[in-house]
Amino acid sequence: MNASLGPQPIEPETVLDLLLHSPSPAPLLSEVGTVTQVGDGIAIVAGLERALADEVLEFACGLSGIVLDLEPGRLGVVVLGPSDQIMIGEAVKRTRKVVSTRVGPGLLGRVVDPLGAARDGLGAVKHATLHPVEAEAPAIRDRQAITHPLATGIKAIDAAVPVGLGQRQLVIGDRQTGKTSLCVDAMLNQAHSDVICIYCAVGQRGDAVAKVVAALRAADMLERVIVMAAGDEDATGLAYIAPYSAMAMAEYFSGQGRDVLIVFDDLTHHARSYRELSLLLRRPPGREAFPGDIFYIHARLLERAGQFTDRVGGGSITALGVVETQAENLSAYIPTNLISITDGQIYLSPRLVRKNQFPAVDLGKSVSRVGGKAQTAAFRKVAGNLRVTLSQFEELEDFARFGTRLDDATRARLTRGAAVRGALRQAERDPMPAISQLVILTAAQTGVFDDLDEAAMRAVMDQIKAEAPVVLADIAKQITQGAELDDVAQAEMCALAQKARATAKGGEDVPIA
Ligand SMILES: Nc1ncnc2c1ncn2[C@@H]1O[C@H](COP(=O)(O)OP(=O)(O)OP(=O)(O)O)[C@@H](O)[C@H]1O
Repeated sequence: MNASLGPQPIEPETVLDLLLHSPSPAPLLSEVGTVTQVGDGIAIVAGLERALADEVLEFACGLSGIVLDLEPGRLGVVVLGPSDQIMIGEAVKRTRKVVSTRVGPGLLGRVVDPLGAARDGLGAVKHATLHPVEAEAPAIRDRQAITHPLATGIKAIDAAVPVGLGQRQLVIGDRQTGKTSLCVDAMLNQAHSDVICIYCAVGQRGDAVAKVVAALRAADMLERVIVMAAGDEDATGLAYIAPYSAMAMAEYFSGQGRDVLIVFDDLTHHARSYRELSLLLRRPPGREAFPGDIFYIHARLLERAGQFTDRVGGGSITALGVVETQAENLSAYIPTNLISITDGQIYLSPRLVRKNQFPAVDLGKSVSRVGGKAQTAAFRKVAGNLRVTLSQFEELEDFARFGTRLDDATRARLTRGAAVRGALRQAERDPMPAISQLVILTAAQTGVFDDLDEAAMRAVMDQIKAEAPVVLADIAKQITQGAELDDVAQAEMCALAQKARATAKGGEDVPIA
């Protein structure tokens, strides 16, 4: 009956169908453009009216680039390679693809570039498939609370600024404060866990990356690590995509239920490379000449980390982002942005470096917003007073520097504080099992180290590190299962520490009451 009443309304689905299946107007619009300007890692391309944002274009010389700016009649393209190979007037083709990298088990033990191509001279990467570097972060319902610790093997961190599996934590500090060393040590400690590590070097010198690779190889850890390098001599475009690409590699493993630790070394260089590209593309500069979307480039990266539910594989991605500050200025633009995106920061202080206190973790300025919930009960008990003891000590230490005469109680507090700070010292490439850390921290807080000099203390700590996992194997097992530290266990730990102290002093020492 309706048919006789004139034209019928068209269903919305039918309209979409018509649009999708109508003959393409492609013959009118070219799919090959030309380069009109090139230099400093950027190419300006004309004649590709239908190119999309983030699409990969292919230059006639074989290089590829990503469309970052879309303007009428003009595309701003970031070149993923040496842009001096591109000539003005050169043809550029659309690919209708977004930028992808290789992901898969074949990347483990390899040093690769952000596109997943080998950089270690060991031949092509096998057992890997292509995957887009950008991905949407998992939704809230696909995320779980952070409940398991990621042991870094570093006393100052595991005790006072604990990191949980799936946490996003910054390692922040001035130049040469030990940021890279701390992250490498955290990766080395994963030799005792099933966690897969990815080290993403952005804007680092080649020799610095080689040092990290050598440290991982020396500890027999390289087979469990992917090293991605976009060095200072590489194209800025590669440095820009490196963290997203490393994250895509991490997502492959987390999707299979694995725990992944990913280190971005460092995000300051990443922000600078994006600023360079944006300025060359003539985007309006904002604060510190960074473009307006600088917050978004890091937020969209770091929100891809987390602890995920079984629906999306059940794995986790823990992100350690390194940030370099200048003159201890934590309130500069990039550090504050990143601090507000992440779940806490480990602040490395040049003041402590000058005192030769390594790792130079400043507990007063470091915080872990979610790691505490993942910390084991034993650590929580031992580490409870650590921050307070240290902050009181530092206050008194400044005061005592004026040569003030001190009463006995104050002097005792200074001695104890110095012992606790000494106990937090740890050499590079020397991560420690949890039980050894707990014995050392308990010993320091009960006065076992009070009258020892630095060398003696190091000898005692070395002995505890070696003996505790063997002698206190049962307690170590209970601790990993989340048991509380009872008085008996604590007494056994102190006894071991006192024995180590006596050995270090040649067996003549009187045990501490
Ligand atoms: N635990 C440690 N014990 C002794 N020395 C250390 C320790 N950690 C780091 N160092 C030393 O501190 C120096 C700086 O370390 P590292 O390169 O890790 O710092 P960084 O902050 O990453 O430097 P950059 O700012 O150049 O990236 C190195 O010489 C390193 O050997």
